[in-house]
Amino acid sequence: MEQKNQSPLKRIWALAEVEHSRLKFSIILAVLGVLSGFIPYFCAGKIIIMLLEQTADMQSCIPWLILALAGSLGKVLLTTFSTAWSHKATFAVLAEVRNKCVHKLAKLSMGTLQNQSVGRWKSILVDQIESMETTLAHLLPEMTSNVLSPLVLIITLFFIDWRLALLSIATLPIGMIFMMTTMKSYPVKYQESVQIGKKMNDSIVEYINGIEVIKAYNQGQEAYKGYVDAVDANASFFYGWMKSAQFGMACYRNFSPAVLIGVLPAGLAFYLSKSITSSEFIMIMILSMGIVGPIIAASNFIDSLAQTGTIIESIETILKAPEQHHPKESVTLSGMDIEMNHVSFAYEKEQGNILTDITLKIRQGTVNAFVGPSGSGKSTLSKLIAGFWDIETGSIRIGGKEISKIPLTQIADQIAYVSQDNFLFDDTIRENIRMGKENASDKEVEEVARKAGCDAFIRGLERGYETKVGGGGAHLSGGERQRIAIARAMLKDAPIVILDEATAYIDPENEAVLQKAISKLVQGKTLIMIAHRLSTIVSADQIILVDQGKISAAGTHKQLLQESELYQNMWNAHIGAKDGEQE
Ligand SMILES: Nc1ncnc2c1ncn2[C@@H]1O[C@H](COP(=O)(O)OP(=O)(O)OP(=O)(O)O)[C@@H](O)[C@H]1O
Repeated sequence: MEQKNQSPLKRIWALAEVEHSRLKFSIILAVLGVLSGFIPYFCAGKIIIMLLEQTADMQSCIPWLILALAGSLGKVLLTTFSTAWSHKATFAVLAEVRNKCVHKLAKLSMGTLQNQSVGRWKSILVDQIESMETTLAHLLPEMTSNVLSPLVLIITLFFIDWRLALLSIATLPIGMIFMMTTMKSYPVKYQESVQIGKKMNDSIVEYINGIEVIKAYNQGQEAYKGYVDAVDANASFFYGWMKSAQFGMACYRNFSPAVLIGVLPAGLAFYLSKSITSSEFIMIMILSMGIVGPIIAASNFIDSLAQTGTIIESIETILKAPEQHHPKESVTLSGMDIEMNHVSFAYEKEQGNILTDITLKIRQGTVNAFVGPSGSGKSTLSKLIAGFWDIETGSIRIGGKEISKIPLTQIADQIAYVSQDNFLFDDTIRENIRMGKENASDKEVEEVARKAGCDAFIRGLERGYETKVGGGGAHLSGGERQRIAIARAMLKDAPIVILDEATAYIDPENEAVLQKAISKLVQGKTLIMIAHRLSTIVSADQIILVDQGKISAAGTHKQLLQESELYQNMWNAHIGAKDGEQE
């Protein structure tokens, strides 16, 4: 709450913590730059006064001309250096923010990650952070200097004549009233614009991700319309917003700089009544004209300031998102037995429990299968064992230790998780397999690929193991991707193997190869498999039947056939389907 009320400027300053000294230096240079820019005004005033007093000749004017030139040059140089320093600091800050966010993502539970669309993550981590570059680099030095420098001028004017000094800033509050009235709705409007932008972003990501389905179902026009609507909504929102802000901003831009409205007649009156000298009158007129320019320049940043504040809010939601709390130091596990006691779990509280009061034991070195109707919670169960989410009710133990007390890296080392949509990175096949064991030699990679039944098809490819897999593994068939994922898991050689529908994409021809690979993968290991094809799990040591988030029965195939009606029905349906396949 306290964070939310913090001013955007404070938030930006806090975010840029690593580069405070460089930024401070850049601000000092910028202030000196703006002050230096006032020198030519001052010199011009001096020369005009000398001309009027008829004391000006070339010799007496030359020092003022040189000073004016030095002032202009100084402004250019100081501003250039200030901008260079602030850019250097900005790039370091943005790199730091990106690194922090990416590190943080790895510590978030899968739930937090999956609750936002890919488009939203990309928008924050790439586009929004990038869009802060110009603001951060220019805002801090330029805004500060453009606020501080007029202050110096106003103080100088007060020393010359306080009445004219006051008049010189009299139009500012009028302009400010117009600006503040217009800006009142800014935070709400900006939030709306972010939401509309997010919709546009999401719709294009969804359109591209779903392009296969769109083409297959000839939904091109319908899906494209969704994107076009989002683009149109975005355009008309911005048009409406700008239209409603035009009048106020135009008044602000015209009223604020109209310094001479007050200074000229009043200054003339004071001069004629001999209350100020001609040189004071001229100097006040010239200096007062230098006040408003920087203030207007500073106020132009208010827009970017509010925008950056909102972006920082998005970044903070990532950086402050709840992490999975696990210790960092490895712990000693006694064996690899897995125990769940009275575990209940909900992805979202409002959604209700997906798993209720689960108690089960999986012994080290045994083959276990989770079976049950679609949506009953089998994958959720296996993901909890793999530590993808933290639980709030019940306990899960591996080797006698509560998994919340085991470092996430240690859990990851103990478990090889193969799901039906194993992600392959846009790298070579060799490197995709090597991910299972960082320091594996090429020979080991090829050996494991042979065992997983993919060596032959890899060698058949033009570039063999050096073939680049398209993003997400798109250039390979589902079955090929699956076998590469199995090879990767075999190389990892973890004591617990979870196969979540790992044979889903396999055609009958390759199923035997894959089953052989799997039996090699799991030799001497604790295996948990989720399989819809019950014939693949009949010999399991333990079959756990999950129904509507509860364990409905557990035992061997034989036991379940005798004890569970649901299992009997599933088995009969499976046998029937198999017969159908064979006919
Ligand atoms: N990330 C998630 N956020 C919210 N709900 C989810 C999430 N993942 C799964 N669910 C829901 O949890 C329930 C159980 O899903 P789960 O994938 O565990 O079932 P399953 O038995 O493995 O299903 P299937 O056999 O069809 O793969 C379903 O209702 C599903 O919609």
